[in-house]
Amino acid sequence: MQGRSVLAIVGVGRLGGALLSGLLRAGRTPSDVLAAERDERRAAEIAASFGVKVVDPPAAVAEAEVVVLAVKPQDMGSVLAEIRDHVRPGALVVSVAAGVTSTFVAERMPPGTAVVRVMTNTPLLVDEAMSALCAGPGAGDEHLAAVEEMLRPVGRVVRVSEAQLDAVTALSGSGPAYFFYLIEAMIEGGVLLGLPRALAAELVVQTAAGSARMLRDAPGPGDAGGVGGVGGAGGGEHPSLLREAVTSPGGTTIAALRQLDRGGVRAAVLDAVEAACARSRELGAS
Ligand SMILES: NC(=O)C1=CN([C@@H]2O[C@H](COP(=O)(O)OP(=O)(O)OC[C@H]3O[C@@H](n4cnc5c(N)ncnc54)[C@H](OP(=O)(O)O)[C@@H]3O)[C@@H](O)[C@H]2O)C=CC1
Ligand SMILES: O=C(O)[C@@H]1CCC=N1
Repeated sequence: MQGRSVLAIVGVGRLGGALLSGLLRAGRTPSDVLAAERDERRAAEIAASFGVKVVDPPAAVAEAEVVVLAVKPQDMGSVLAEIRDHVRPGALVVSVAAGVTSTFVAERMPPGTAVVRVMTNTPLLVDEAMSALCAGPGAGDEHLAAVEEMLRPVGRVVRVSEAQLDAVTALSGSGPAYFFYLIEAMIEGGVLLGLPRALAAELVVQTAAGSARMLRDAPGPGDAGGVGGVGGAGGGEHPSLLREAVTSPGGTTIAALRQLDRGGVRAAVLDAVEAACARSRELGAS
């Protein structure tokens, strides 16, 4: 969006707070942001840490050209009812809620309101989010472009169809939690082997960071062009090839991987993302 544009964020919890911090880092002026947060302690923290005004949802949306809805899916119906009569004509409403369809939002907004649905993730906090977005009722290319412009400074952005968003939620929306879970388990493994916890954590976290960079950015072994990846951004190497390069014949890695296969880890991951996708659909249906 060009020029001064007021942004309202309704629900400044974990996700809304991460988004707010990223947008301010990207240069948005605090006086151009209005936050609405019903948790009083949290509201005071937001005002103190970010210097933005915290008001109630109707007051926030009444002044905003762009409204981001970051409340829990279960709260979306009541929040939409609360703001309906206060949203400015021509406002763009962006929902980041899991499962909630753009039609659900649009039906509860004044006719003609443009709705864009987004699924992003908490790496917003380090400007490394993965955001996916689609146009809902009333939204055109200019609205998608405006939301892309808002999110690009805080990570990557792709356009998807709304039919894909529950799967996207299961992969990249919830995905950081899967990695954190695996990292926790590996640190416990180090402790089991007798390493001090802090050392185990340092070894595992740096290994995760290095591996993620190889997947996304680095040319793989024997692939100076870096074109063999699956990251969709021109860099990186295919995960199977990277794993093979670590797996020496008769070595340590293959001994570990056999145990992961015995434990059914691959099937558990498939079941996990399927369960997350199903839950996203359920949240949308309720
Ligand atoms: N956390 C994540 O990693 C991701 C979350 N999302 C989506 O983002 C949304 C928010 O999730 P998350 O940040 O984790 O949840 P949180 O519960 O941390 O944040 C939501 C905040 O909104 C507040 N709130 C609820 N109703 C109102 C209202 N009427 N007016 C003002 N504030 C209100 C809540 O207050 P109270 O605590 O009192 O309920 C809470 O502080 C969800 O829809 C989720 O699906 C999307 C991608 C990733
Ligand atoms: O767990 C959840 O429902 C939210 C949506 C994606 C990540 N966190």
